Amino acid sequence: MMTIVWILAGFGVVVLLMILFAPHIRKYAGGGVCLSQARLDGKTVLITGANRGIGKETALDLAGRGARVIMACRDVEKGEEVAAEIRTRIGGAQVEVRELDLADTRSIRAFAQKFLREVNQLHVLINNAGVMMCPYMKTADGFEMQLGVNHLGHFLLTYLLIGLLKRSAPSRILVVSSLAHNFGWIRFHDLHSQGSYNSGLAYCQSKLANVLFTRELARRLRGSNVTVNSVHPGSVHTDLLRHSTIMTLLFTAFSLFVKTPREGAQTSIYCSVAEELQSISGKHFSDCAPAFVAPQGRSEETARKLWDVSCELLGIEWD
Ligand SMILES: NC(=O)C1=CN([C@@H]2O[C@H](COP(=O)(O)OP(=O)(O)OC[C@H]3O[C@@H](n4cnc5c(N)ncnc54)[C@H](OP(=O)(O)O)[C@@H]3O)[C@@H](O)[C@H]2O)C=CC1
Ligand SMILES: CC1=C(/C=C/C(C)=C/C=C/C(C)=C/C=O)C(C)(C)CCC1
Repeated sequence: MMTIVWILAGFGVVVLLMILFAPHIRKYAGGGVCLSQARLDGKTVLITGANRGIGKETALDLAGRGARVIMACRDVEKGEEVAAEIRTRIGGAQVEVRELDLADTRSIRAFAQKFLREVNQLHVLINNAGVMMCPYMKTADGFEMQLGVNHLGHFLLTYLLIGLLKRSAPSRILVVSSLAHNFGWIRFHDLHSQGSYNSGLAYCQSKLANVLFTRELARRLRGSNVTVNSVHPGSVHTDLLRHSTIMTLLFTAFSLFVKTPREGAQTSIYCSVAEELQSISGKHFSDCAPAFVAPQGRSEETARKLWDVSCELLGIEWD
C-alpha cells in the first residue's frame, strides 16, 4: 500500500515540476532558431510536400522573406487551401501550387516538364516530402513506398531540375533526412523489402539514402556553385506519425518535449537562407548547426553504389 502511495507521490512531483518548468522545457525542446534576417526577393523556391507539417511552415517563412514559393503537392486542393492561408497571413505572398506525386515517376516527369517550360529560375529546391512507417506498399513503378517517395522520387526530381539549378546558381538543394538515418543501412540485396518488411527499418533505410545522396551529389556538384545539404528537423509533432499508433501516443504524451511544425522548420529555413552557408555543401544540419552523421552515412563506396542503383532503377544516366 505504502509503495503505491510513494509511486503516486513521485508521479505527482514530476507532473508538478513539469508544469512549473513548462516554459523552460518548451524553450529548450524547441531547439535551434534561424536568426538570419536574409530576404529572398527575386528568388524562386520549390518545396515538396508543402501542404502540411514542416513543409508548410517552411513555405510560410520563405514566402514572408519575399521568395516566389512553389508548393509541389500530390493533393492540389489541399495545397491550394494552404496557399490561400499563406496569402491571408502574408500580404503580397507569391505562392503557387503544382501537382507532384513522388510515388509515380510519370507524375514527376510531367511536373518537371511543365516546371521547366514555365519557370525560368530555381534558387532553392527543398526535398521535404516524406512518408514514415506505412504498411507495405509499392509506388506506381514497383518501388517500396518509403524508399520510392523519400529517396528515389526526390532523386529523379533533382536529376530533372539540376540543369535549371545550375543555370540559376548560386543555388541550394536541401534534403530533409532524419536522425533515423543512424539506425538504417542500405539493403542492396533486398532494397524494396520484398523478402521481409519492417516499416521502421525501411524508413531508416530511406533516410540514410537521403544522407548518402546528399554527400554524393555534393561531390559531383563541386565547383558548380550549387550546394546540397541534409537536415534533421528534430522530433516534430506532425501527421508523419499517422501510421504508428505508438509514436502518436508517445508524441502526444510528451508534447512538451516535442517540436511544433514551426520549430521543426527552423533548420530547413536556416539552410535555405543563411549567408554563412553560401558555399557549404555535403553537410548535415540539425537545430541550425552542423550535426553528426553516422558512419554508414559517410561511406563513399555505399554512396556511389546507391547512386548507380538509383540511376538503374529510374532508367537514367547521371554522371
Ligand atoms: N516529424 C518528424 O518528427 C520528423 C520528420 N522528418 C522528415 O521531415 C519531412 C517532412 O515531414 P513532416 O512535415 O513531419 O510530415 P507530414 O506528414 O506532416 O508532411 C509530409 C508531406 O509529404 C507529402 N507527401 C507524402 N507522400 C507524398 C507523395 N507521394 N508525393 C508528394 N508528396 C507526398 C505529404 O502530402 P499529403 O498531405 O498529401 O500526405 C505532406 O505534404 C519528411 O521528409 C520526414 O521524413 C524527419 C525527422 C523527424
Ligand atoms: C524517447 C522519447 C521521445 C521519443 C522520440 C522519438 C520516438 C523520436 C522519433 C523521431 C522521428 C519520428 C523521426 C523521424 O524521422 C520523446 C517523445 C521526444 C519524448 C522524450 C523521450
